[in-house]
Amino acid sequence: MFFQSSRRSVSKGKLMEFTSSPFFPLVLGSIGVVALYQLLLRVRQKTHIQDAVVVVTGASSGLGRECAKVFHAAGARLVLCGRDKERLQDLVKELTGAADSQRKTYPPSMVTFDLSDTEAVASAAVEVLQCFGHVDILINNAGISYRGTILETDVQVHKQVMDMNYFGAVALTKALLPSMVQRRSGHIAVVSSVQGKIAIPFRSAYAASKHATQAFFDCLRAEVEKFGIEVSVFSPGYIRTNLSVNAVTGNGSKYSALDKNTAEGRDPHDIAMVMLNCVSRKKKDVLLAGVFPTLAVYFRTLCPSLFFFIMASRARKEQKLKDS
Ligand SMILES: NC(=O)C1=CN([C@@H]2O[C@H](COP(=O)(O)OP(=O)(O)OC[C@H]3O[C@@H](n4cnc5c(N)ncnc54)[C@H](OP(=O)(O)O)[C@@H]3O)[C@@H](O)[C@H]2O)C=CC1
Ligand SMILES: CCCCCCCCCCCCCCCC(=O)OCC(=O)COP(=O)(O)O
Repeated sequence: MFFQSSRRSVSKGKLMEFTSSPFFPLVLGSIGVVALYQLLLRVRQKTHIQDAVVVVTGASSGLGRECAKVFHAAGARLVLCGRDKERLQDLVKELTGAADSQRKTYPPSMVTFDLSDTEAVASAAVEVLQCFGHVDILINNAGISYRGTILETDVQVHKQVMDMNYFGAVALTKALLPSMVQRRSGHIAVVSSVQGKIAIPFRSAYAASKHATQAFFDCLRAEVEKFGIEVSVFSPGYIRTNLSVNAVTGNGSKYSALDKNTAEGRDPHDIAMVMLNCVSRKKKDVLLAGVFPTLAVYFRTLCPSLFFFIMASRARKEQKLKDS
């Protein structure tokens, strides 16, 4: 007791001695300068969305539609892309009608094209650039999913999913990249999936296209850093959209059902808000998933045999359910 209180009074005394020494204001001042510098760095590093030209693919529905809404509300000059002109026009009307008095917002432009047609992408990119003269942020969001066994899936279906999810994003990115390089600025974001990091049974075409996407954009990030161009890969878990309804099956037909996991997924608006925040903070790789998918991503690297065991038992269970 005596020792404890005497030790406390000694350290209190030392503290008093230090705070009254001539070094104290110097130390305090240095901490303040460092904190201010960090704050300034953060503010400077933040991309300002206000007035930025933002291209969103797959803007007609789901996550793309929500991205369009949140980036519009943040003051972006939008170029909305999709295949369905009417749905894009409806969105333009909705956004233009929702003018925000707090912030300057712009009526969006739109360009319609099929992302899985490489030639169409090249000419669409010219149109995209003509909208506002340049592109600050490209959000490669459009995608389709797939359900089927590898045994029963046509190679054409694998190509179709790859053409859309991988080559579509690659072609548009490559078509817009030279103008970003010329301007020494730009940000390219892509919506991958948890399935860009782990492969789950009966999703081969989709998981392969998202793994390829992750790899391409990781390479791109390293290659374009010297031009001041940022690259963000987003890997969400289930989101409440029509992705499973629009999924393609092994014989090329539409799956046309809303899966339970997707129906119970996260609100696309919340994911779009996180994306807005991460793009403005220039985050490079963002996993947006719950505990189990996140654990699965780590197990795949740290304990692959456990991961393979879990996936094999998942495949057995799913097959049994289908057969019964
Ligand atoms: N929902 C989920 O659980 C998850 C989704 N993702 C990813 O999020 C992204 C958005 O999907 P989500 O919003 O969920 O699904 P949706 O089906 O709602 O949206 C997909 C969008 O892609 C567009 N699209 C599809 N095919 C083409 C094409 N050939 N050319 C041009 N555009 C096309 C569609 O536009 P239109 O048909 O009008 O042309 C639509 O706007 C996808 O990349 C998906 O892989 C990732 C993880 C989870
Ligand atoms: C001891 C604890 C073990 C924990 C291991 C957890 C293993 C759980 C596996 C979870 C797999 C989740 C896969 C998630 C897939 C996902 O979120 O995909 C997102 C999509 O892109 C959805 O597209 P889809 O067309 O497949 O609906």
